[in-house]
Amino acid sequence: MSATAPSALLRVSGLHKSYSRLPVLNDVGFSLRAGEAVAVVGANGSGKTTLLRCVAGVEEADEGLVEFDGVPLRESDPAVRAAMACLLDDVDYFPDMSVVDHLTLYAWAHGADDPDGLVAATLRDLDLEGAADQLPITLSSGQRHRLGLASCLVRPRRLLLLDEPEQRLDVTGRAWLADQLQKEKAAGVAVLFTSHDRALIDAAADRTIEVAG
Ligand SMILES: Nc1ncnc2c1ncn2[C@@H]1O[C@H](COP(=O)(O)OP(=O)(O)OP(=O)(O)O)[C@@H](O)[C@H]1O
Repeated sequence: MSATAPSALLRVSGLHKSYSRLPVLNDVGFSLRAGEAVAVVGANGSGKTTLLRCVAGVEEADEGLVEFDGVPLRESDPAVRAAMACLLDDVDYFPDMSVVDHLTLYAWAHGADDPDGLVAATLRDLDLEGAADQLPITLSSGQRHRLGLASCLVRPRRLLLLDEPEQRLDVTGRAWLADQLQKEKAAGVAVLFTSHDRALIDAAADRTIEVAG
């Protein structure tokens, strides 16, 4: 490796995970640099979400190491919380807070520059302006998914973990997503995403990792 090659922001090695006796992850290892996007691919039930959850630290691997910035990643570490934006499959929203209030809260809590401007732009980008004052329960499934994506985009981030970000998006939304992932990379964000969408993978991923279950 040359002396100027950027080092990995995220390094995963020897990851194993089983549920009861069912092996799901078997010695998974890879690294991810700033400005790079890697897609995790595989059949339904092959372990993509499990891998993302282990990387995010919300699920404990049986064996292996996940390092962020050269140190073992702990989900509760404030430095990790400040840097890692995740969209996993278990998003919970406050039932009494509107879309715009959620996004404003995330933006302020994570110390975004110009939170109000950023929230307004994100609502526009994700075509959520018309739903800004709605409560989460009143959103369509696609709008709720857009709110999850928006929550990742109104905060500073160095690592973006997205579980099937294309799900429930219409054609325009999928095109926007491919473009957004390119922008994330250009801004130096490392992106790890699972996907079943070949067009999105081809448009955004530098590499793929196949999990086989
Ligand atoms: N909490 C759990 N307890 C027991 N088994 C689980 C649990 N979570 C996942 N599994 C099992 O682990 C395997 C991998 O699941 P996972 O959700 O990671 O797959 P996936 O590749 O993301 O699938 P999909 O493409 O359908 O989203 C499946 O067989 C699933 O049934």
